[in-house]
Amino acid sequence: MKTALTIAGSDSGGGAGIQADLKSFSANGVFGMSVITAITAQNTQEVRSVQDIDVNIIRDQIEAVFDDITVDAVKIGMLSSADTIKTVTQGLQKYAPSHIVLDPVMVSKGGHHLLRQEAVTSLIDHMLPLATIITPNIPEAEVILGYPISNKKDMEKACMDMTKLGARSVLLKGGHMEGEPDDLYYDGTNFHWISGTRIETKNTHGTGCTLSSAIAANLARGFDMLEAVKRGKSYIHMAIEHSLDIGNGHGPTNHFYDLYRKAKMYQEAEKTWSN
Ligand SMILES: Nc1ncnc2c1ncn2[C@@H]1O[C@H](COP(=O)(O)OP(=O)(O)OP(=O)(O)O)[C@@H](O)[C@H]1O
Ligand SMILES: Cc1ncc(CO)c(N)n1
Repeated sequence: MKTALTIAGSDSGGGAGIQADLKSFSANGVFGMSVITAITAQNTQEVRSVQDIDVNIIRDQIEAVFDDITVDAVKIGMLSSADTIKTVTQGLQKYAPSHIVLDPVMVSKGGHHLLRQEAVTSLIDHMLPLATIITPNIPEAEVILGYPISNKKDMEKACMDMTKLGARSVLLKGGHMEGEPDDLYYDGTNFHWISGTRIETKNTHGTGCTLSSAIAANLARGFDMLEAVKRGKSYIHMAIEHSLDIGNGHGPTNHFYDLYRKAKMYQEAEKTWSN
């Protein structure tokens, strides 16, 4: 079985971070592993507190996994601090995994900073050049580039500028724009609009984590980047369409619906075989 590793923060509420990543890995058919960078006391409504994990333990987790297990793809989420970024960067340089999906997590839906503002430069200087793909939402891309992104033309320029900063490819998510949630994938040469249809729901906690992990899982399985992005997009659409009314705030995406749907299809197919 192919494997994927998430290097990210823990969300006690289970909807985002490491918890979403591992669920998305399983549903997308790979064996998931984790390096925890920070622990958040979080639910569907708010982030109450954060404790960064000691960088020695972060380094040890990375080494423990890579020294023993083949890692087919890595997904990176919450990195918290410049020290954490340095440690993770050193680990990735040492083991050089083939696929690194960088979700540049900065602020939670409730406005809590998950990356210290002074660490943004470290993320740009040290982490971006290692990314096979970076998957920012519009506000994150605006912070990285330092200018506003208001329309599709701006999105194209932003993608090109992020590759100039070193990312090999970019998926700029349009979920925060008005209208349909169309994402723009730029492979360094060509643009591909990955169109979406907006689902009216408040349950969008962990959508970015779910999508980036689905992309990492599909890269681990051997699909090329465009196919992995398309599969990721159809997975996140389904996971939002069937999102769960758990908690009183933004409920989580649904990682079980796809498995349930496949099981049902299998049962139907089995009936036709036995007839
Ligand atoms: N209401 C929606 N209906 C359909 N698709 C959506 C909706 N909201 C976001 N998406 C899609 O979900 C994916 C995740 O995008 P989004 O912009 O929400 O990530 P994010 O802001 O990084 O999430 P997070 O809050 O987890 O950090 C993108 O493909 C986006 O287009
Ligand atoms: C731990 C964690 N990672 C990422 C996000 C972004 O959704 C979050 N809310 N919490």
